[in-house]
Amino acid sequence: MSETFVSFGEQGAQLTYGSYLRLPQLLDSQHLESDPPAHDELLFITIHQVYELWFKQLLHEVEAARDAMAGGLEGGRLWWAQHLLGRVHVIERVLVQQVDVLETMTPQDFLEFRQRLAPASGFQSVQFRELEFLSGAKDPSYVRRFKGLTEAEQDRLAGRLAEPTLWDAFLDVLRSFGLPAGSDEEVSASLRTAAHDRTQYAVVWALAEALLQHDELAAGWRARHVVMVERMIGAKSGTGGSSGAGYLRSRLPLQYYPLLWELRSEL
Ligand code: HEM
Ligand SMILES: N[C@@H](CC(=O)c1ccccc1NC=O)C(=O)O
Repeated sequence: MSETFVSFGEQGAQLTYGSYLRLPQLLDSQHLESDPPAHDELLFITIHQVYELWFKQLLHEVEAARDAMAGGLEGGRLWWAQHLLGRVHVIERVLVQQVDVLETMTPQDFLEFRQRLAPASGFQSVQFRELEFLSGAKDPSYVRRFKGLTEAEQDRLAGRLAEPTLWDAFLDVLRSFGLPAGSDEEVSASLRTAAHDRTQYAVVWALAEALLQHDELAAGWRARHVVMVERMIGAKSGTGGSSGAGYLRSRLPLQYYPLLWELRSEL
């Protein structure tokens, strides 16, 4: 009889599955506010923690895609930016689909622990706002409206407001192809040039489409989130102090790359 369970991966190293993945810390990070414990609060915490892990991964990928684009054609890494943005899209689809899991919670079950959550809310997700800023939608008023930020979180947001966005890096790509990108009019004309000569500007067009896809998927998340919110709390105001669904609906028209959307009317 041959040995079916061979010992491997233990060559002198101390590393284990649990220690590598820091499972003791990770699995000890779900602390319910409700007392007695509401059954669905664990799901609520888990979902949010999973979102924050994906947000961290998205920031990592979007930053790298931005830096690769900032090198322009000469940098030789535009293919990599395209590759990473493809990954960003797949993760963003997962983020939208994940709402389905949370919607297995009924409003009654949410209300069992909802009052314990105020004044906390998703509005205070620093990584979510970092992603908006890094993508191109910089709005400093959000930093002022944040309550209870640590100094480190304030610094992170200030850094995102100061650094180049994905859109800035895309403009570097246009320039590296000899396409003017000063004013909005110049950018629009350059986009039309690229759109009408996809042989010469194949990678420019592919990156423009990848940015548009990123924008569309972010809009898809906002739309999915507000419908879930209406299902859970109707027209009630939010624990974060906003009007709730009304506020969230006001954010639906946000576009990261309005010039890419306008281009559609001009083609
Ligand atoms: C029962 C489920 C949920 C409800 C009822 C809900 C409700 C709300 C409400 C009412 C707001 C507006 C701020 C306020 O006044 O509270 C908000 C904002 C927000 N929520 Fe949720 N939410 C839910 C789940 C989630 C999940 C799973 C995430 C994932 C991270 C999330 C992320 C956010 C973000 C990022 C904002 C700020 C949006 C913006 O400013 O554009 N929410 N949510
Ligand atoms: N703002 C939600 C509560 C909520 O969903 C929430 C609360 C604390 C931490 C994250 C949350 N998620 C999204 O807003 C509400 O008003 O019911």
